[in-house]
Amino acid sequence: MGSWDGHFAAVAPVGVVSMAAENATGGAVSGAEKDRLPVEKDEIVTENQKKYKLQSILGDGGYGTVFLSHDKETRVAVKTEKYSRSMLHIEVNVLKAANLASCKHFCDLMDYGSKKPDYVYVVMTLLGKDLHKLRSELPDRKFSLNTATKLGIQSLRACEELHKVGYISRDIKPGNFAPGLKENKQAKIIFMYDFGLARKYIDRNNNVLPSRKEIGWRGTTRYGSLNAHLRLDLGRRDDLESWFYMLVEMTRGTIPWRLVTDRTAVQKAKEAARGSGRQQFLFEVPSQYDKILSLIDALSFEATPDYNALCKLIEEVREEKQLREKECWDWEEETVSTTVTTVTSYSDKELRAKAEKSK
Ligand SMILES: Nc1ncnc2c1ncn2[C@@H]1O[C@H](COP(=O)(O)OP(=O)(O)OP(=O)(O)O)[C@@H](O)[C@H]1O
Repeated sequence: MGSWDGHFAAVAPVGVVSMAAENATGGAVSGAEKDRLPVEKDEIVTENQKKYKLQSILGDGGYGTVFLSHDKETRVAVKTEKYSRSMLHIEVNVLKAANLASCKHFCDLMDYGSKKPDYVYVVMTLLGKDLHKLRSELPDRKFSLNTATKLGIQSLRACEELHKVGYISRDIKPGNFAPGLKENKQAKIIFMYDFGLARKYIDRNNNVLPSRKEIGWRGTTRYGSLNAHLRLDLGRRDDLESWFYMLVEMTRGTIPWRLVTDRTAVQKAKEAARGSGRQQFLFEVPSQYDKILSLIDALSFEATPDYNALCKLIEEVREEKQLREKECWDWEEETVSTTVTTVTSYSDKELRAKAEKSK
């Protein structure tokens, strides 16, 4: 396992063998290339002389690039960020705490380090496509109720685990959750990742740090809590409010402010969702969602959310609609016979059509 140099810990910097840099500069990395991120085909050599060949780009983040690599036979993700701009030290702290507590919904932190002054990197479990992408690829951009409720429960349990180890995300959104891979036997598990905005919310004695009042905007406009819009300090309840917007969007396929980009207009829409617009916001979602919203809205900054009560309400939906636990995710290939799936995997729309027919 690596460690940080620079501001985080005084250790020897790790090496990098850059195919691209070698070709271009004869092996020398000039001052003008400060903060140079690695590129495809580069090889990261850790301080323990472990090598990670960067095979292809998985995604681009705010300050860096995420690559596909291998750790022996296992495919892994390597997240890199510019040395001077990186928030990866927070990511490392969160993953360390989550791994120590054997949290189920978090990637394994396999390695980390830095190539000063260019970049820092974290090697972790490779995940599948994120929930935003998976939903976009479905017809109607909508999950079945079975998948949406299962995603709701697992993403809520991920929030609970994160909170239990002392952190809040401040950026709960579908793009920060993804299923694990079949090859790792993790396809049934939803993982939370990307902790660039995470923050410790408790002190050494496990007391909730007092609100710092106004601190500025944090998060993503579509999923930000009302407190985030007010630029207030955020707590566990705000993660859950964002989770709820995500849950409604996953279930309905939309939320009223989906196409609104102006942050103030989004805030107004979220305020309306508590009053005259509540029915529209919760249109065609299970009645239990109304209770879930009330429970979250009633939470104070310091309060420990009752995760079990929230989960129970989603379980109640699943029981009412007789949704089967063994069903595969909407994006997976059918593994059971069609006869079974047609009986067990009705979408909301199909259920409504059936109800209409039997009238
Ligand atoms: N463990 C992983 N397994 C597979 N893909 C990953 C993994 N981590 C990140 N990615 C991919 O890289 C992209 C960027 O990663 P991440 O969201 O962690 O970075 P970020 O800099 O915080 O991004 P953003 O600015 O979009 O929030 C993700 O959308 C995803 O496509």
